[in-house]
Parts: sequence; C-alpha cells; structure tokens
Amino acid sequence: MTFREMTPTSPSDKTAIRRELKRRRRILSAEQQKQAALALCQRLRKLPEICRARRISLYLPVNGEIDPTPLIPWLRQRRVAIYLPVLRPFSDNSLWFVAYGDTTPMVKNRFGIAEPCPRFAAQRRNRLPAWALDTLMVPLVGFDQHANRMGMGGGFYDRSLAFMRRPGPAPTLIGVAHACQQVDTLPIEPWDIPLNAVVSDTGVVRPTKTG
Ligand SMILES: Nc1nc2c(c(=O)[nH]1)N(C=O)[C@@H](CNc1ccc(C(=O)N[C@@H](CCC(=O)O)C(=O)O)cc1)CN2
Ligand SMILES: Nc1ncnc2c1ncn2[C@@H]1O[C@H](COP(=O)(O)OP(=O)(O)OP(=O)(O)O)[C@@H](O)[C@H]1O
Repeated sequence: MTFREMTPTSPSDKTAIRRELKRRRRILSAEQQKQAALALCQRLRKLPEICRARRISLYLPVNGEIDPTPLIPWLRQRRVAIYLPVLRPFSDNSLWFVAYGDTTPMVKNRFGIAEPCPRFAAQRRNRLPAWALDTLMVPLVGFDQHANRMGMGGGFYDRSLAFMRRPGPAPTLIGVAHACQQVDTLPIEPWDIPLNAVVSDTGVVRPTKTG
C-alpha cells in the first residue's frame, strides 16, 4: 500500500508515515543529496521571505535531511545573522536559537546533532528566543499539498512556536524537505503551528488560504 491510498488518522499511522519518510531520505545517495541541496538553496534564494530576512535560523542536517547550509555564504555576504536550534537545558523540550559563526564552539547534542556548546549558548547575548527571529527554516520529515508538516516527533518546534497562537511577533516559518518527503495528506494535530511555505528541491508549496 502506498501513502497515496491511505487516509492517516491514528497515532500509529503517524509513526508508520514518519518511519517511511525517514527511510526515503536516508536512502538518497551522496550525489542526490548534493544536487537536492543546491536545488533547494536556489529556490530559497528566490523566496521573498528569505530575501527579507535579517535574522534567520537554519539547521545542520542529519540522517538524510536536506542540507540548507549551501545558503550560508550567500546569507553571510548579505550580513544576515544566522542561528541554529539548540536543545534548551533543563526545559520542556523547547529550543533556543543560538548565533552561528565560523568560530562558534560546537558539540554534539543527545541526538548526535552538532550545536553551539552549552557555555556559549548560556550567554544571553549569543541567543534569541524564536519570536525574535524573522524567519525560521524548519526541518521536516514530511509535508503535504497544504503545507502541513511532520517533524521528528519530539514536538520541539511546536513547543518553541506555541507563542504564535497569541497576538504578537510572528516570524515566518519555512519548512524544508526533499521532494520525496511529500505525501497527499498529513493528519493535523491541535498543537501544529502552520507554515508559511514548504520549499523542496523541486518546488514551493503554500497553504491554501481559508476564511
Ligand atoms: N538537523 C536537525 N536539527 C534539529 C532538529 C531536526 O529535526 N533536525 N530538531 C527538530 O525537532 C531538534 C532536535 N529534535 C530531535 C527530535 C527527535 C530526534 C530523534 O528521535 N532521533 C532519533 C534518532 C534519529 C532517527 O530516528 O533518525 C532517536 O534519538 O531515536 C532527533 C532530534 C533540534 N535540532
Ligand atoms: N505546545 C506544546 N506544548 C506541549 N506539548 C506539545 C506542544 N506541541 C507539541 N507537543 C507534544 O509534542 C509531541 C510531538 O508532537 P508531533 O508528533 O506533532 O511532533 P512533530 O510534528 O514531529 O513536531 P516537531 O517538529 O516540533 O518535533 C506530542 O506528543 C505533543 O503532545
């Protein structure tokens, strides 16, 4: 059975979809990964929300995630401040966004993802809460035609972005993924924060306007 044929509803469906979509990106070859990263970054450079951004977060890819880092030289040239997600210590699975430069001291977190080291992140001047960024690039495990998203399942981004349900600052959220991470329909959860767009190596998906 393909995901095209199934209507996902239960939490176990979600787990199965997540597993399948992680597999799809993991089996891409190094050459496919490289081409996808370049194609992604070409599209990102044309996106108005990225062109406007002055403070942007991206991520360092693991386990076959599409690589947004070819964008870094272009961002630096344009004096855009770059931040990386860091697992907040002693907290509720939410993220800090910590300044990322050529000399930033890095360590691997408990998931094996490189991030600015705790001592650096602990200094207030080196980090921002999500609401102070103007654009976040959100790593996706899956997305659908309406730009609904699925992440790693930790709820890190959803928790860090929960402030967006209330009036106030609203950074732009750009999901990024391989084209092969797209499925017809993903289940929407009450805590899901909608994305402004999903950009892949082959195109841009925007949510359909309602109301
Ligand atoms: N590159 C990258 N950085 C990121 C995220 C991400 O999705 N991608 N995150 C977005 O939230 C946060 C980390 N969240 C994570 C949540 C769950 C797992 C996880 O369950 N990992 C598996 C092993 C990897 C796998 O299954 O492929 C595990 O530990 O069992 C990893 C990271 C912050 N940094
Ligand atoms: N704002 C929130 N406050 C508390 N718990 C939350 C919040 N948002 C999500 N969660 C919890 O996080 C868990 C994971 O959510 P979900 O499966 O939707 O992750 P996801 O879509 O992969 O998101 P992410 O990319 O943020 O990890 C759920 O069990 C959910 O209850």
